[in-house]
Amino acid sequence: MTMKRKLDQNDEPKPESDTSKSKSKSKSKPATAEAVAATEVAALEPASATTTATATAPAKTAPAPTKPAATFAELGLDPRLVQAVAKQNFEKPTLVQRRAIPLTLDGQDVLCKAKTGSGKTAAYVLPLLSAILKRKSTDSTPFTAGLILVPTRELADQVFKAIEMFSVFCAKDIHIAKLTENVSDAVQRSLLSNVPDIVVATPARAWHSVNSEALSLSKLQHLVLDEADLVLSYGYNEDMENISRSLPKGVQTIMMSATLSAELDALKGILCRNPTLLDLKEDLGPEDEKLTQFYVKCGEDDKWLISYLIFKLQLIKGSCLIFVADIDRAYRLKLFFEQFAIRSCILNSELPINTRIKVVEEFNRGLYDIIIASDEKSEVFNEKIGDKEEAEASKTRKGSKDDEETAATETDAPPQPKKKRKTIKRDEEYGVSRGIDFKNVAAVINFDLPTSSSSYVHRIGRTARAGRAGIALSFVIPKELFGKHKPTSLKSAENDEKVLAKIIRQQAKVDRKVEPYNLSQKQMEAFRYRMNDALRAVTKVAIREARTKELRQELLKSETLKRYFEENPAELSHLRHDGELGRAARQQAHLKHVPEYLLPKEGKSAIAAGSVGFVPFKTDNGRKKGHKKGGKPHGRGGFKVNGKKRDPLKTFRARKK
Ligand SMILES: Nc1ncnc2c1ncn2[C@@H]1O[C@H](COP(=O)(O)OP(=O)(O)OP(=O)(O)O)[C@@H](O)[C@H]1O
Repeated sequence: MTMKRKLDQNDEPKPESDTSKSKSKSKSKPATAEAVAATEVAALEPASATTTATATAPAKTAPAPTKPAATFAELGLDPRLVQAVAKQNFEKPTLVQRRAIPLTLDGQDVLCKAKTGSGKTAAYVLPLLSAILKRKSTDSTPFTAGLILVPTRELADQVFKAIEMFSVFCAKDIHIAKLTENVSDAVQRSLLSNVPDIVVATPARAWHSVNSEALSLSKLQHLVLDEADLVLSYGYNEDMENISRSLPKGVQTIMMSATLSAELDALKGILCRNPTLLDLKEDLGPEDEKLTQFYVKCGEDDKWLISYLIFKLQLIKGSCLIFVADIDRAYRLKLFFEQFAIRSCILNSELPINTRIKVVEEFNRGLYDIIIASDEKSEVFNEKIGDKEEAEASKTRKGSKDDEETAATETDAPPQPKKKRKTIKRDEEYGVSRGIDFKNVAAVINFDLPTSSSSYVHRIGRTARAGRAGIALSFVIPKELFGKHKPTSLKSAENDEKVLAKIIRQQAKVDRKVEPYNLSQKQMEAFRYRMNDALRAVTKVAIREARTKELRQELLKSETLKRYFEENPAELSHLRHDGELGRAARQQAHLKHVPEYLLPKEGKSAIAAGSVGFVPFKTDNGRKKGHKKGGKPHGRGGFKVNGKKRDPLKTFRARKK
């Protein structure tokens, strides 16, 4: 078994790592060859990469490629995979793919850190498939050779689909199973009885199957942890320890992450690995930066006013992802938007998994322009939680784990005292903001600022993916305005300015700017009474009703009537996710259009003052860029700070209804 032999050779015993104290850094070659190749790569990343081996073991530095592969064919992948990649219109491998694929094909353990949206999924899926295909060409014994562990069900679904996509020309040779469905043990057992080559699961599901002997890891060759730094923070420690004990010697371990954290060291300890660290740093020049970041300092109610203007006057065009702090706020914003006939859909952990996956799929197909995603447990994100908060953290974990029916009852769920967790983070949002490949997101709006700069990084990573352009706009409540508008006040906003300062510092480290965005207060004032009217109509009762109604509707659609609706798609149309939440809030017809007299004579530019405008993500004939099959990625549109490009806001014409 060639692959196995190869892996064994590379699996020399390694002492536990101590990355924090002693890291022997060896700069991977050079800059020149790599940089030249990098600039040739389709704008996905001009970058420099360092490859570091953790130090207590003999330095395991990946040799920098003398001539970095510029095409997928040159990476040494199975030709059927190269064909599949071409079918996806992936012209050239991204930096992480160029660097991680050869190491993985070589059988090395890799811990890879690369920015969000840089193509990490293909960077591990392709070599994994290639290795399995190679082995199967000489040895057809069926066994599970690859186990991919991810922290959320959404991610499992996404990775599963990516594998299907990449194995489209070798589907008969590759069998995959995903272990996250709400199906009975019996069904899962029968799924596994076909001996899939690759299993995609959350650690809890994987361990459950191993423990019940439905899944055998006895011949496993490759273990992948995607969003590796999250695995422990979701409370999967015990599952990981159990899985680790079931692994045969010589398993290749690949860990992927967008950020490095202490959890990764803990994970390395659990798995007893000392992988080669591939730390791909971005080295962006102004021309390469595709993400433009703004913040708006404003009062609590002004957030609502500005958001109304942004969408009603189409200051931002294209698909938007709006992050809010909690589920109630998501419904409040949706109902508020409905007052103005602005359609949006909701994504939160309360909705059934099928619904969540469907919402992302439909958003990616361009069916919706606005998703409001709730970030339910971010207030202590990235901080260690003390004993007092342990019970609360358990709830988070319970809500996050895949083996729950839905997270609908998570906040009411009793704490789970059974498992000890040292450093659990409340990061429920990561079901949404981590790893999920929202396509063509023109803008991420932090309606409520996250409470940590890392959370910010992951949220904004949903836009400007794979070389496309995008905007991040964050609302920040200045300390002196905090608590001044009780109905819209949010506790976590008290620290907005501190968080913003951290964000600005962190972004500066990677040569990115977060700039103030100025809006004309005077011009906005004309719209304030409409905003107040709409806010008044969205009462707490209306929010509760809307929330219950949607949940009931989605549960109905998702479970009981799934098959029925598949057979009767027409009947499903009226239940679309972005449908109005009925009459929960008082409807005010006059708010649904913008009367001519309210608009500034000078057009939108008078509201969004200065030379800064938003990217027009639609072409002049109104068709969205980037949704066209095989179409070119978004350009930078008309956007330029202090630049000469046409300001899209100046061409504004109010849409009459
Ligand atoms: N070589 C490539 N050429 C063009 N597009 C690519 C390439 N590789 C990946 N992509 C696309 O880039 C997007 C981001 O890829 P992926 O989801 O793997 O990123 P990621 O690094 O895992 O992000 P995150 O850290 O957010 O999980 C996907 O839509 C994917 O199809």
